[in-house]
Amino acid sequence: MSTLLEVKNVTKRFGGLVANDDVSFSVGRGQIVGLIGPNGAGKTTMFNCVAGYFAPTQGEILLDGQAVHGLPPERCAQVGIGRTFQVARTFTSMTACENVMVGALMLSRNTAIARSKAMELLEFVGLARHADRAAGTLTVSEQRRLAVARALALKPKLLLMDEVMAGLNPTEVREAVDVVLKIRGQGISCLIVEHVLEGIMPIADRIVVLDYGKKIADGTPAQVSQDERVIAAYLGE
Ligand SMILES: Nc1ncnc2c1ncn2[C@@H]1O[C@H](COP(=O)(O)OP(=O)(O)OP(=O)(O)O)[C@@H](O)[C@H]1O
Repeated sequence: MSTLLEVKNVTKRFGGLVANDDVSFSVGRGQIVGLIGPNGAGKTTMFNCVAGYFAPTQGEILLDGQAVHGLPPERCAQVGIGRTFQVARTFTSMTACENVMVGALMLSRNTAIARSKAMELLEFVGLARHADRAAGTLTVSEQRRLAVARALALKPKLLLMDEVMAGLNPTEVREAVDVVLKIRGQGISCLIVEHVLEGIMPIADRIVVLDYGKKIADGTPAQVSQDERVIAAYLGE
């Protein structure tokens, strides 16, 4: 399996605070990798570095062997890094379909093509029947899936998903898990920040654990869940 994303010795400082401390890990093509760790561990900061919202203070980030660190978010999106946000940034008064069209229009200026692509993606995430509803009237779970559809409209090679399962009931977590598996089924790699461990552990190929900015474990879900440092980090939370 070839490497798609490579994070090499990334450090991100905010003044004196080291949010990511010499972190290295990789995401293989078609892999689901979970990025977990207690609150404040540096997960969102790492996402922001990979997606171009922050330039790392030190270190390198490569996609398909090409350096992407320091590129602005729109360039990262163009080279194949898609993302969803922790707080879904839905355009609430626009319909679900129009929200996804916003993504699709970045690739095609033709509204008919963008609409048909948006409908295809709404079907993919199980929201086709809500296409004409104002996005703000959808449930939290549906809005998260809408955000995923919007990110997919940009045809990412790698999709970064920030807490798509938080606050969902068990049925909704299963629906979110199914969408992640379908995304991988399309050959798209997924890097997922998640506190809902029962959602991510069964489907991740690998889990990377951060604590106080440092990587403390990296392995299969079975390996990391038995790792003493991981257990201590979570018990200490
Ligand atoms: N823009 C910023 N400016 C200053 N400090 C920041 C900034 N963003 C994050 N931090 C700090 O960096 C550290 C890591 O935060 P980050 O949000 O990456 O953690 P996290 O693992 O995503 O946490 P959570 O699970 O609570 O979302 C925290 O101490 C946080 O206060």
